[in-house]
Amino acid sequence: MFHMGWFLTTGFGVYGWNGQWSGNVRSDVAQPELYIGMAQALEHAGFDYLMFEDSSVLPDIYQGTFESSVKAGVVIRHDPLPLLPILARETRHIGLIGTVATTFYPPFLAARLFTTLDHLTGGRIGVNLVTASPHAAAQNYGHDQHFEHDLRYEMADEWVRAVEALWETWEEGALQLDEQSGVFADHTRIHRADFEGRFYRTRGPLNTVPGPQRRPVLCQAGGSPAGREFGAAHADTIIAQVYGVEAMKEYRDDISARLRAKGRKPSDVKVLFLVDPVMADTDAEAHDKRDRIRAAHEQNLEGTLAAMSYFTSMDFSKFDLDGPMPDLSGNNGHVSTMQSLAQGGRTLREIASNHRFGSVDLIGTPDSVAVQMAEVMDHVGGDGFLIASAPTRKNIAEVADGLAPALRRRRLMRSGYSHDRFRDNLLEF
Ligand SMILES: Cc1cc2nc3c(=O)[nH]c(=O)nc-3n(C[C@H](O)[C@H](O)[C@H](O)COP(=O)(O)O)c2cc1C
Repeated sequence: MFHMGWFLTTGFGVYGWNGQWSGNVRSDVAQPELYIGMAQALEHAGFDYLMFEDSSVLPDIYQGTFESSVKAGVVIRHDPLPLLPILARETRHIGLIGTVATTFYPPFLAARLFTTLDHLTGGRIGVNLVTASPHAAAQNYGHDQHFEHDLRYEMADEWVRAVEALWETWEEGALQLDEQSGVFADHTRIHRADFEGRFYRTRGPLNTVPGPQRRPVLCQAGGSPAGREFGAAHADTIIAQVYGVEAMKEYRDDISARLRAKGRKPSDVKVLFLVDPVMADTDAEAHDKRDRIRAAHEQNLEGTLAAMSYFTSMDFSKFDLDGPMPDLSGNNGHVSTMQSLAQGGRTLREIASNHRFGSVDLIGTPDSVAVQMAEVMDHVGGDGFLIASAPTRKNIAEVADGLAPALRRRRLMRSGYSHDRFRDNLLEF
Protein backbone atom coordinates (compact mmCIF):
# COMPACT_ATOMS: atom_id res chain seq x y z
CA MET A 1 0.00 0.00 0.00
CA PHE A 2 1.12 3.51 -0.54
CA HIS A 3 0.14 6.95 0.70
CA MET A 4 -1.59 9.57 -1.39
CA GLY A 5 -1.63 13.34 -1.02
CA TRP A 6 -2.70 16.25 -3.19
CA PHE A 7 -0.40 19.23 -3.58
CA LEU A 8 -2.16 22.52 -4.25
CA THR A 9 0.57 24.14 -6.31
CA THR A 10 -0.58 27.70 -5.67
CA GLY A 11 -2.04 27.05 -2.23
CA PHE A 12 -5.35 28.78 -1.54
CA GLY A 13 -5.03 30.41 -4.93
CA VAL A 14 -6.65 30.69 -8.32
CA TYR A 15 -6.67 27.67 -10.63
CA GLY A 16 -7.48 27.50 -14.32
CA TRP A 17 -8.68 31.05 -14.85
CA ASN A 18 -10.53 31.12 -18.17
CA GLY A 19 -9.61 27.48 -18.77
CA GLN A 20 -11.80 24.86 -20.40
CA TRP A 21 -12.68 22.92 -17.25
CA SER A 22 -12.07 25.47 -14.55
CA GLY A 23 -15.72 25.88 -13.56
CA ASN A 24 -16.71 29.05 -11.85
CA VAL A 25 -13.45 30.71 -10.91
CA ARG A 26 -15.22 34.07 -10.73
CA SER A 27 -17.38 32.92 -7.86
CA ASP A 28 -14.90 30.41 -6.38
CA VAL A 29 -12.03 32.83 -5.89
CA ALA A 30 -11.07 33.29 -2.22
CA GLN A 31 -14.02 31.11 -1.14
CA PRO A 32 -13.79 27.70 0.56
CA GLU A 33 -16.41 25.73 -1.43
CA LEU A 34 -14.11 24.24 -4.10
CA TYR A 35 -11.69 23.05 -1.39
CA ILE A 36 -14.48 21.70 0.82
CA GLY A 37 -15.71 19.57 -2.08
CA MET A 38 -12.16 18.51 -2.82
CA ALA A 39 -11.35 17.54 0.78
CA GLN A 40 -14.58 15.52 1.04
CA ALA A 41 -13.98 13.73 -2.27
CA LEU A 42 -10.37 12.89 -1.41
CA GLU A 43 -11.28 11.73 2.08
CA HIS A 44 -13.87 9.45 0.56
CA ALA A 45 -11.08 8.24 -1.76
CA GLY A 46 -8.72 7.49 1.18
CA PHE A 47 -6.14 10.26 0.75
CA ASP A 48 -3.73 10.93 3.59
CA TYR A 49 -3.59 14.68 3.11
CA LEU A 50 -4.11 17.90 1.23
CA MET A 51 -1.02 20.08 1.19
CA PHE A 52 -1.39 23.83 0.55
CA GLU A 53 1.69 25.50 -0.86
CA ASP A 54 2.22 29.14 0.09
CA SER A 55 4.34 32.16 -0.65
CA SER A 56 3.89 35.83 0.25
CA VAL A 57 5.17 37.29 -3.00
CA LEU A 58 3.52 38.70 -6.08
CA PRO A 59 6.45 38.13 -8.45
CA ASP A 60 7.71 40.89 -10.72
CA ILE A 61 11.05 39.38 -11.76
CA TYR A 62 9.93 38.23 -15.22
CA GLN A 63 10.12 41.24 -17.56
CA GLY A 64 10.34 43.41 -14.45
CA THR A 65 6.54 43.70 -14.08
CA PHE A 66 3.61 42.08 -12.27
CA GLU A 67 1.91 41.42 -15.62
CA SER A 68 2.71 37.70 -15.94
CA SER A 69 1.68 37.20 -12.31
CA VAL A 70 -1.75 38.76 -12.42
CA LYS A 71 -2.98 38.78 -16.03
CA ALA A 72 -3.47 35.02 -16.20
CA GLY A 73 -4.32 34.82 -12.51
CA VAL A 74 -1.75 32.13 -11.83
CA VAL A 75 0.18 33.14 -8.73
CA ILE A 76 -2.40 34.88 -6.60
CA ARG A 77 -2.62 33.23 -3.21
CA HIS A 78 -4.57 33.80 -0.04
CA ASP A 79 -3.26 32.71 3.32
CA PRO A 80 -4.16 29.00 3.48
CA LEU A 81 -4.13 28.67 7.26
CA PRO A 82 -7.59 30.16 8.01
CA LEU A 83 -9.06 27.83 5.37
CA LEU A 84 -7.92 24.66 7.12
CA PRO A 85 -10.32 24.65 10.11
CA ILE A 86 -13.17 25.30 7.67
CA LEU A 87 -12.15 22.16 5.75
CA ALA A 88 -11.83 20.26 9.02
CA ARG A 89 -15.46 21.07 9.94
CA GLU A 90 -16.62 19.41 6.73
CA THR A 91 -14.43 16.27 6.94
CA ARG A 92 -13.42 13.74 9.59
CA HIS A 93 -10.11 12.08 8.74
CA ILE A 94 -8.05 13.67 5.98
CA GLY A 95 -4.86 15.49 7.07
CA LEU A 96 -4.59 19.23 6.31
CA ILE A 97 -1.16 20.74 5.74
CA GLY A 98 -0.49 24.47 5.50
CA THR A 99 2.82 26.10 4.61
CA VAL A 100 4.87 28.41 6.79
CA ALA A 101 8.13 30.17 5.96
CA THR A 102 10.36 29.50 8.95
CA THR A 103 12.48 32.47 7.96
CA PHE A 104 9.70 34.94 8.66
CA TYR A 105 7.35 33.55 11.31
CA PRO A 106 8.54 34.13 14.87
CA PRO A 107 8.68 30.69 16.58
CA PHE A 108 6.26 31.74 19.32
CA LEU A 109 3.65 32.91 16.81
CA ALA A 110 3.95 29.65 14.85
CA ALA A 111 3.90 27.35 17.90
CA ARG A 112 0.76 29.02 19.25
CA LEU A 113 -0.96 29.23 15.85
CA PHE A 114 -0.41 25.54 15.05
CA THR A 115 -1.49 24.41 18.50
CA THR A 116 -4.70 26.35 17.98
CA LEU A 117 -5.14 24.88 14.49
CA ASP A 118 -4.50 21.39 15.88
CA HIS A 119 -7.48 21.90 18.21
CA LEU A 120 -9.70 23.38 15.51
CA THR A 121 -8.96 20.47 13.13
CA GLY A 122 -9.34 17.77 15.79
CA GLY A 123 -5.65 16.73 15.55
CA ARG A 124 -5.40 16.79 11.77
CA ILE A 125 -3.09 19.74 11.20
CA GLY A 126 0.30 19.58 9.51
CA VAL A 127 2.82 22.27 8.68
CA ASN A 128 4.98 22.37 5.57
CA LEU A 129 8.22 24.08 6.56
CA VAL A 130 9.84 26.14 3.83
CA THR A 131 12.58 28.71 3.95
CA ALA A 132 11.11 30.78 1.03
CA SER A 133 13.22 31.95 -1.85
CA PRO A 134 12.72 35.37 -3.45
CA HIS A 135 14.26 38.54 -2.06
CA ALA A 136 10.84 40.17 -2.32
CA ALA A 137 9.52 37.74 0.31
CA ALA A 138 12.24 38.81 2.72
CA GLN A 139 11.57 42.45 1.91
CA ASN A 140 7.86 42.00 2.69
CA TYR A 141 8.96 40.98 6.18
CA GLY A 142 11.32 43.91 6.66
CA HIS A 143 14.67 42.47 5.57
CA ASP A 144 16.89 44.14 2.94
CA GLN A 145 17.36 40.89 1.08
CA HIS A 146 16.92 37.18 1.61
CA PHE A 147 19.32 35.06 3.65
CA GLU A 148 21.77 32.77 1.84
CA HIS A 149 20.39 29.32 0.91
CA ASP A 150 22.21 27.04 3.36
CA LEU A 151 22.07 29.63 6.15
CA ARG A 152 18.27 29.57 5.76
CA TYR A 153 18.29 25.85 6.58
CA GLU A 154 20.52 26.44 9.63
CA MET A 155 18.01 29.04 10.77
CA ALA A 156 15.11 26.65 10.01
CA ASP A 157 16.71 23.90 12.08
CA GLU A 158 17.03 26.20 15.07
CA TRP A 159 13.51 27.51 14.43
CA VAL A 160 12.03 24.01 14.69
CA ARG A 161 13.91 23.37 17.91
CA ALA A 162 12.53 26.62 19.36
CA VAL A 163 8.98 25.74 18.29
CA GLU A 164 9.32 22.22 19.69
CA ALA A 165 10.63 23.62 22.98
CA LEU A 166 7.45 25.71 23.17
CA TRP A 167 5.23 22.72 22.37
CA GLU A 168 6.87 20.93 25.32
CA THR A 169 6.29 23.72 27.83
CA TRP A 170 3.17 21.93 29.05
CA GLU A 171 4.08 18.47 30.37
CA GLU A 172 1.78 15.50 29.77
CA GLY A 173 -0.84 15.68 32.49
CA ALA A 174 -0.53 19.43 33.08
CA LEU A 175 -4.11 19.84 31.91
CA GLN A 176 -6.27 18.59 34.79
CA LEU A 177 -9.81 19.80 34.05
CA ASP A 178 -10.67 18.52 37.53
CA GLU A 179 -14.03 19.87 38.55
CA GLN A 180 -13.77 18.26 42.01
CA SER A 181 -10.62 20.14 43.02
CA GLY A 182 -11.42 23.11 40.83
CA VAL A 183 -8.01 22.89 39.12
CA PHE A 184 -8.02 23.60 35.41
CA ALA A 185 -4.26 23.09 34.90
CA ASP A 186 -1.39 22.16 37.21
CA HIS A 187 1.07 25.08 37.23
CA THR A 188 3.91 22.85 38.51
CA ARG A 189 3.88 20.97 35.20
CA ILE A 190 4.09 24.07 33.02
CA HIS A 191 7.54 25.52 32.35
CA ARG A 192 9.25 28.30 30.49
CA ALA A 193 11.12 27.28 27.35
CA ASP A 194 13.93 29.86 27.75
CA PHE A 195 15.24 28.97 24.32
CA GLU A 196 18.39 30.90 23.42
CA GLY A 197 19.75 30.24 19.95
CA ARG A 198 21.94 31.97 17.43
CA PHE A 199 18.96 33.33 15.51
CA TYR A 200 15.93 32.94 17.76
CA ARG A 201 15.08 33.48 21.41
CA THR A 202 11.80 32.71 23.08
CA ARG A 203 10.68 32.58 26.67
CA GLY A 204 7.46 30.57 26.87
CA PRO A 205 5.47 28.83 28.13
CA LEU A 206 2.68 28.73 25.59
CA ASN A 207 -0.58 30.09 26.91
CA THR A 208 -2.55 27.47 24.99
CA VAL A 209 -3.72 24.00 25.97
CA PRO A 210 -1.56 21.39 24.12
CA GLY A 211 -3.18 20.26 20.88
CA PRO A 212 -4.50 16.71 20.29
CA GLN A 213 -1.28 15.81 18.46
CA ARG A 214 0.89 18.10 20.67
CA ARG A 215 3.30 18.29 17.74
CA PRO A 216 1.56 18.78 14.37
CA VAL A 217 2.72 16.63 11.44
CA LEU A 218 5.85 18.25 9.99
CA CYS A 219 6.24 18.25 6.22
CA GLN A 220 9.27 19.36 4.24
CA ALA A 221 10.15 19.85 0.56
CA GLY A 222 13.79 20.96 0.22
CA GLY A 223 15.81 18.73 -2.11
CA SER A 224 19.36 20.14 -1.69
CA PRO A 225 21.73 18.36 0.72
CA ALA A 226 20.94 21.01 3.36
CA GLY A 227 17.21 20.59 2.67
CA ARG A 228 17.33 16.80 2.92
CA GLU A 229 19.33 16.99 6.14
CA PHE A 230 16.70 19.30 7.59
CA GLY A 231 13.90 16.98 6.47
CA ALA A 232 15.61 13.92 7.93
CA ALA A 233 16.03 15.72 11.25
CA HIS A 234 12.44 16.88 11.68
CA ALA A 235 9.90 15.75 9.08
CA ASP A 236 7.12 13.17 9.28
CA THR A 237 6.53 13.46 5.56
CA ILE A 238 8.76 14.71 2.75
CA ILE A 239 7.41 15.82 -0.61
CA ALA A 240 9.83 15.45 -3.44
CA GLN A 241 10.19 16.45 -7.04
CA VAL A 242 12.90 14.63 -8.94
CA TYR A 243 12.84 13.28 -12.49
CA GLY A 244 12.74 9.57 -13.20
CA VAL A 245 12.45 6.36 -11.22
CA GLU A 246 16.18 6.09 -10.50
CA ALA A 247 16.28 9.60 -9.04
CA MET A 248 13.21 8.76 -6.94
CA LYS A 249 14.92 5.65 -5.59
CA GLU A 250 18.11 7.60 -4.87
CA TYR A 251 16.03 10.20 -2.99
CA ARG A 252 14.21 7.63 -0.83
CA ASP A 253 17.46 5.73 -0.11
CA ASP A 254 19.29 8.93 0.71
CA ILE A 255 16.57 10.02 3.14
CA SER A 256 16.64 6.55 4.77
CA ALA A 257 20.42 6.78 5.23
CA ARG A 258 20.15 10.27 6.71
CA LEU A 259 17.37 9.10 9.06
CA ARG A 260 19.46 6.16 10.31
CA ALA A 261 22.41 8.47 10.90
CA LYS A 262 20.14 10.55 13.14
CA GLY A 263 18.83 7.56 15.08
CA ARG A 264 15.45 7.62 13.33
CA LYS A 265 13.86 4.76 11.41
CA PRO A 266 13.23 5.01 7.64
CA SER A 267 9.58 4.22 8.34
CA ASP A 268 9.31 7.36 10.52
CA VAL A 269 9.11 9.52 7.38
CA LYS A 270 6.82 9.09 4.40
CA VAL A 271 8.33 10.38 1.15
CA LEU A 272 5.69 11.30 -1.45
CA PHE A 273 6.65 12.07 -5.05
CA LEU A 274 4.97 14.68 -7.22
CA VAL A 275 2.95 13.36 -10.17
CA ASP A 276 0.46 14.88 -12.59
CA PRO A 277 -1.39 11.92 -14.16
CA VAL A 278 -3.09 12.30 -17.53
CA MET A 279 -6.17 10.07 -17.60
CA ALA A 280 -8.95 9.34 -20.09
CA ASP A 281 -11.43 6.61 -21.05
CA THR A 282 -8.85 4.73 -23.13
CA ASP A 283 -5.06 4.64 -23.17
CA ALA A 284 -5.03 6.08 -26.69
CA GLU A 285 -7.21 9.01 -25.66
CA ALA A 286 -4.96 9.68 -22.69
CA HIS A 287 -1.88 9.79 -24.95
CA ASP A 288 -3.72 12.19 -27.31
CA LYS A 289 -4.62 14.33 -24.35
CA ARG A 290 -0.99 14.37 -23.19
CA ASP A 291 0.12 15.44 -26.71
CA ARG A 292 -2.42 18.27 -26.72
CA ILE A 293 -1.29 19.44 -23.27
CA ARG A 294 2.33 19.39 -24.43
CA ALA A 295 1.58 21.30 -27.66
CA ALA A 296 -0.37 23.95 -25.74
CA HIS A 297 2.51 24.25 -23.31
CA GLU A 298 5.07 24.71 -26.11
CA GLN A 299 2.92 27.50 -27.53
CA ASN A 300 3.03 29.28 -24.22
CA LEU A 301 6.45 29.10 -22.61
CA GLU A 302 5.91 32.41 -20.80
CA GLY A 303 4.30 30.80 -17.78
CA THR A 304 7.22 28.42 -17.33
CA LEU A 305 9.81 31.15 -17.86
CA ALA A 306 7.98 33.35 -15.34
CA ALA A 307 7.98 30.45 -12.85
CA MET A 308 11.72 29.90 -13.38
CA SER A 309 12.25 33.62 -12.81
CA TYR A 310 10.34 33.36 -9.55
CA PHE A 311 12.33 30.31 -8.41
CA THR A 312 15.69 31.94 -9.11
CA SER A 313 15.09 35.72 -8.88
CA MET A 314 16.70 35.89 -12.38
CA ASP A 315 14.72 37.42 -15.27
CA PHE A 316 14.40 34.59 -17.81
CA SER A 317 12.91 36.94 -20.44
CA LYS A 318 16.45 38.25 -20.98
CA PHE A 319 18.04 34.96 -22.07
CA ASP A 320 18.25 33.47 -25.57
CA LEU A 321 15.68 30.66 -25.77
CA ASP A 322 17.93 28.71 -28.13
CA GLY A 323 21.04 29.20 -26.05
CA PRO A 324 22.18 27.07 -23.12
CA MET A 325 20.66 27.31 -19.66
CA PRO A 326 22.15 30.46 -18.09
CA ASP A 327 24.68 30.28 -15.27
CA LEU A 328 22.69 29.52 -12.15
CA SER A 329 25.54 29.92 -9.68
CA GLY A 330 23.98 33.14 -8.33
CA ASN A 331 20.66 31.38 -7.75
CA ASN A 332 19.68 31.74 -4.12
CA GLY A 333 16.23 30.21 -4.56
CA HIS A 334 15.04 26.66 -5.22
CA VAL A 335 18.58 25.47 -5.80
CA SER A 336 18.08 21.73 -6.24
CA THR A 337 15.02 22.13 -8.49
CA MET A 338 16.87 24.40 -10.88
CA GLN A 339 20.00 22.24 -10.88
CA SER A 340 18.02 19.19 -11.91
CA LEU A 341 16.39 21.19 -14.74
CA ALA A 342 19.79 22.40 -15.95
CA GLN A 343 21.26 18.91 -16.31
CA GLY A 344 21.94 17.41 -19.74
CA GLY A 345 23.12 20.43 -21.76
CA ARG A 346 19.69 21.25 -23.22
CA THR A 347 18.71 24.67 -24.55
CA LEU A 348 16.48 26.91 -22.49
CA ARG A 349 13.63 26.32 -24.99
CA GLU A 350 14.00 22.54 -24.59
CA ILE A 351 14.05 22.81 -20.82
CA ALA A 352 11.03 25.13 -20.69
CA SER A 353 9.11 23.04 -23.27
CA ASN A 354 9.64 19.84 -21.33
CA HIS A 355 9.01 21.35 -17.96
CA ARG A 356 6.56 19.20 -16.08
CA PHE A 357 5.53 18.65 -12.53
CA GLY A 358 5.64 14.91 -12.42
CA SER A 359 8.53 12.81 -11.17
CA VAL A 360 7.35 10.18 -13.69
CA ASP A 361 4.83 10.28 -16.54
CA LEU A 362 1.56 8.53 -15.69
CA ILE A 363 -0.68 8.29 -18.75
CA GLY A 364 -3.68 6.07 -19.50
CA THR A 365 -6.97 4.88 -18.11
CA PRO A 366 -7.29 4.94 -14.32
CA ASP A 367 -6.49 1.20 -14.32
CA SER A 368 -3.36 1.63 -16.47
CA VAL A 369 -2.18 4.50 -14.29
CA ALA A 370 -2.74 2.43 -11.15
CA VAL A 371 -0.54 -0.33 -12.63
CA GLN A 372 2.16 2.20 -13.58
CA MET A 373 2.12 3.63 -10.06
CA ALA A 374 2.51 0.16 -8.54
CA GLU A 375 5.51 -0.58 -10.76
CA VAL A 376 7.18 2.70 -9.83
CA MET A 377 6.65 2.17 -6.10
CA ASP A 378 7.93 -1.40 -6.32
CA HIS A 379 11.18 -0.06 -7.68
CA VAL A 380 11.48 3.03 -5.48
CA GLY A 381 10.57 1.28 -2.24
CA GLY A 382 8.12 3.87 -0.84
CA ASP A 383 6.07 5.70 0.15
CA GLY A 384 3.54 7.21 -2.22
CA PHE A 385 2.48 10.00 -4.53
CA LEU A 386 1.46 13.60 -4.33
CA ILE A 387 -0.95 14.60 -7.07
CA ALA A 388 -0.02 18.05 -8.37
CA SER A 389 -2.76 18.46 -10.98
CA ALA A 390 -4.76 21.67 -10.97
CA PRO A 391 -7.68 21.19 -8.56
CA THR A 392 -10.47 21.64 -11.09
CA ARG A 393 -13.59 19.64 -10.27
CA LYS A 394 -12.93 17.51 -13.35
CA ASN A 395 -9.40 16.57 -12.24
CA ILE A 396 -10.60 15.90 -8.71
CA ALA A 397 -13.33 13.56 -10.01
CA GLU A 398 -10.86 11.69 -12.24
CA VAL A 399 -8.61 11.02 -9.26
CA ALA A 400 -11.23 10.46 -6.55
CA ASP A 401 -13.70 8.44 -8.63
CA GLY A 402 -11.38 6.87 -11.23
CA LEU A 403 -7.82 6.44 -9.99
CA ALA A 404 -8.45 5.88 -6.26
CA PRO A 405 -10.93 3.01 -6.81
CA ALA A 406 -8.48 1.45 -9.30
CA LEU A 407 -5.75 1.61 -6.66
CA ARG A 408 -8.06 0.29 -3.97
CA ARG A 409 -9.10 -2.69 -6.08
CA ARG A 410 -5.41 -3.64 -6.15
CA ARG A 411 -5.07 -3.03 -2.39
CA LEU A 412 -2.57 -0.25 -3.08
CA MET A 413 -4.47 2.40 -1.19
CA ARG A 414 -6.26 2.51 2.15
CA SER A 415 -9.97 1.82 2.14
CA GLY A 416 -10.65 3.72 5.36
CA TYR A 417 -8.93 5.38 8.29
CA SER A 418 -8.07 3.56 11.51
CA HIS A 419 -7.36 6.66 13.59
CA ASP A 420 -8.69 10.12 14.31
CA ARG A 421 -5.37 11.95 14.23
CA PHE A 422 -3.34 12.76 11.16
CA ARG A 423 0.04 11.41 12.31
CA ASP A 424 -1.45 8.11 13.49
CA ASN A 425 -2.97 7.51 10.06
CA LEU A 426 0.19 8.63 8.25
CA LEU A 427 2.42 6.28 10.23
CA GLU A 428 -0.04 3.37 10.19
CA PHE A 429 1.84 1.67 7.34
C1 LIG B 1 6.38 19.51 -3.62
C2 LIG B 1 7.05 20.80 -3.26
C3 LIG B 1 6.34 21.76 -2.56
C4 LIG B 1 6.92 22.97 -2.22
N1 LIG B 1 6.19 23.92 -1.57
C5 LIG B 1 6.72 25.13 -1.31
C6 LIG B 1 5.94 26.16 -0.71
O1 LIG B 1 4.78 25.98 -0.40
N2 LIG B 1 6.52 27.37 -0.50
C7 LIG B 1 7.82 27.62 -0.82
O2 LIG B 1 8.29 28.74 -0.61
N3 LIG B 1 8.60 26.65 -1.37
C8 LIG B 1 8.06 25.43 -1.64
N4 LIG B 1 8.83 24.45 -2.23
C9 LIG B 1 10.24 24.70 -2.46
C10 LIG B 1 11.09 23.99 -1.44
O3 LIG B 1 10.85 24.48 -0.14
C11 LIG B 1 12.55 24.11 -1.79
O4 LIG B 1 12.96 25.46 -1.75
C12 LIG B 1 12.81 23.56 -3.17
O5 LIG B 1 12.26 22.27 -3.27
C13 LIG B 1 14.28 23.49 -3.51
O6 LIG B 1 14.95 22.80 -2.51
P1 LIG B 1 16.29 23.36 -1.93
O7 LIG B 1 16.01 24.79 -1.51
O8 LIG B 1 16.62 22.47 -0.77
O9 LIG B 1 17.25 23.30 -3.04
C14 LIG B 1 8.25 23.23 -2.58
C15 LIG B 1 8.97 22.25 -3.28
C16 LIG B 1 8.39 21.04 -3.63
C17 LIG B 1 9.19 20.01 -4.37
